Amino acid sequence: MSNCCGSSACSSNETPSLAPAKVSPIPYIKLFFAGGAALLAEVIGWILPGWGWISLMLALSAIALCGTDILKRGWLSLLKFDLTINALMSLAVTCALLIGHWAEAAMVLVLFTLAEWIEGKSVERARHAIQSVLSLAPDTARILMSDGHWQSLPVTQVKIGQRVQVQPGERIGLDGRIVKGHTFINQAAITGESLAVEKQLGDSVYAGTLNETELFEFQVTAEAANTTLARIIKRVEEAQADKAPTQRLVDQFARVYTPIIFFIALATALVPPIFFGGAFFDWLYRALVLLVIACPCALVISTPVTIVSGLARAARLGILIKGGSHLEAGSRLNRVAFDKTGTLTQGQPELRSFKNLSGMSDEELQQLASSIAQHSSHPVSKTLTLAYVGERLTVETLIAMPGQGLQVEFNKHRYGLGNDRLARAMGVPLEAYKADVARIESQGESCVLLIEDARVLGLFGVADPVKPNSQEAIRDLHSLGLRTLMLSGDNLNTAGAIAQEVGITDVKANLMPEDKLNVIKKIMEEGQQVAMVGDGINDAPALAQANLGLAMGAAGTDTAIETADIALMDDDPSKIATYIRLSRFCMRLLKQNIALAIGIKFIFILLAFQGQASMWMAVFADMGVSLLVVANGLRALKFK
Ligand SMILES: Nc1ncnc2c1ncn2[C@@H]1O[C@H](COP(=O)(O)OP(=O)(O)OP(=O)(O)O)[C@@H](O)[C@H]1O
Ligand SMILES: [Zn+2]
Repeated sequence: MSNCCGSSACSSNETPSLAPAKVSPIPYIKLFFAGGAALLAEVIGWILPGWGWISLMLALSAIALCGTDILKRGWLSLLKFDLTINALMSLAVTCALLIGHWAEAAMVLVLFTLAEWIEGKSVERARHAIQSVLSLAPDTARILMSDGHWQSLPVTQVKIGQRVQVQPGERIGLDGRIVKGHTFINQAAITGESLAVEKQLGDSVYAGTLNETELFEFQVTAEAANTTLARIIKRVEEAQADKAPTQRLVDQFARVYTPIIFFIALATALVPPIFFGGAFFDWLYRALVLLVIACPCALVISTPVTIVSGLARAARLGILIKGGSHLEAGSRLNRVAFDKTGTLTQGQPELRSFKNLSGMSDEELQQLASSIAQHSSHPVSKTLTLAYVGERLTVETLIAMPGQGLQVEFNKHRYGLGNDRLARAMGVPLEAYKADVARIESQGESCVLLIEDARVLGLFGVADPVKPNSQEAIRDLHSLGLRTLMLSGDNLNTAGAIAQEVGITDVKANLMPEDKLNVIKKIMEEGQQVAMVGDGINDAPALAQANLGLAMGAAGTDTAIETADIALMDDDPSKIATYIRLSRFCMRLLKQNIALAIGIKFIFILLAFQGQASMWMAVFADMGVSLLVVANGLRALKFK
């Protein structure tokens, strides 16, 4: 048993581990007969008072059927004075037997066992919600063999570089890049977005996604154990180990709660009879009821079920949360800072204008820019690389200057490709180009300078269109009561124009990566809870510094998955508001659960104290509350 009141959970008063652990099927038949025997024992006790021995026999057989395990474990713990739930239960049941409450003792054990099984099953269900994501990827794939025919092979045997064929309507078994054909793919398994995406030659496809329209072939880029889908599952499973602050609080509470109840029960049994002439058996019974109520399982089980359900739901929505604490963090945020390029904009700038200030031909100039740019993965560089289609030059000793651009040395010259800060760093007098730069920027374009030694060879105007969902994303965040701001390495003109387009009023531009970090730091020093949203390019320090780091493009880059607390599997910024609503929803469930668990227990403790609660009622209350909080926690799986 791995559930709450079983050995692994309440014995240490720790949150049950939700890592793989097998819960065997519920032994219905045993429980049914044991329950029947216990009930019959009670009935006989009522209507045939003289036949007490039959009652006793029935009760004992019920206990033998389902309670020996708990009694054994309980007494072993008691002897070590380890106040586990099993220990308290065993003590209560044994004492009840000794003072003649046979039927009740049996019933307590039967119900307790049943509750344990049901709880175990529920936790398993939440865990299963995560595992079921992985089962989306098929076990086999059709592979091109060396003799030219196609053969179905288990995906685990497929190597990187092999060629796979996918039929329309078929799920894709591995990650790869399309080498033949063109199709529409439903990527809901990875991104949560079920609108089919068009895929062409060279585009990436992911294991677990669904090929909707055409036959195509792809080349494998990751082995089965290392696909994007497999990495998501691994992350979410690891995330369970990281506890949300509320969860830790609950664990601490449970740790002191059980011993306290134990001593209250002890005092209840002893103090009134010894000092106030109370009836011993009467007070002993009340003490036993208290012991049964002492079970903190509802409280202990309620948090992990909610958190795991929330993590699983988020994964299904394409939001990869790397820990329970990051699920909780969203509910406390009041600021969200955005990087611009690749986050609010598409990250694929267009080359809009070009000015040749050198003596070379336009062709030569573009070739030079492309040859330098090809070594960087910065969106601006990518665009300039692709803007030239011919043969590129070989450049050596390249230095990347984050937030500025690139510097290279070759042919005995020093070249630079980047913004005005780079030009200044290279000692280029900018006075002569001021008008040109200003003209480009006034069109909402970022100006990239191609520099040779101390002069400018050319100016490139690039502009990056806004993502279709950016405006909606900002509006949603505002309606949730959060304040937004933009932190950009770009010039104020361009950054301001984009900010205005998406609805952000607070813009900080011309920032170096460490400036972004400092802005975040300052906001945090003001006592704000701030999230940084970025793509990992030139904003990694800020992502790491913020209360919460959210990365874009998780489906593409590993660095984003590594640095951030949360990764959005598609690059859709409107998922941020979804995440915050999910976080708030889960926290609301958690608070309801804690209030329910503690509130109902508290009422029963008072009733028991006044002698108005029976052991039956106590066990029913314990089981009832447990089921209630578990059902409530599982609602996170249904979040929309
Ligand atoms: N590798 C590069 N190649 C060409 N230009 C670059 C490169 N890196 C930086 N730059 C120039 O420096 C500017 C600032 O870069 P940085 O990456 O800090 O911000 P950004 O990409 O413009 O916007 P944001 O910070 O909002 O994402 C860019 O606009 C670009 O002009
Ligand atoms: Zn319990």
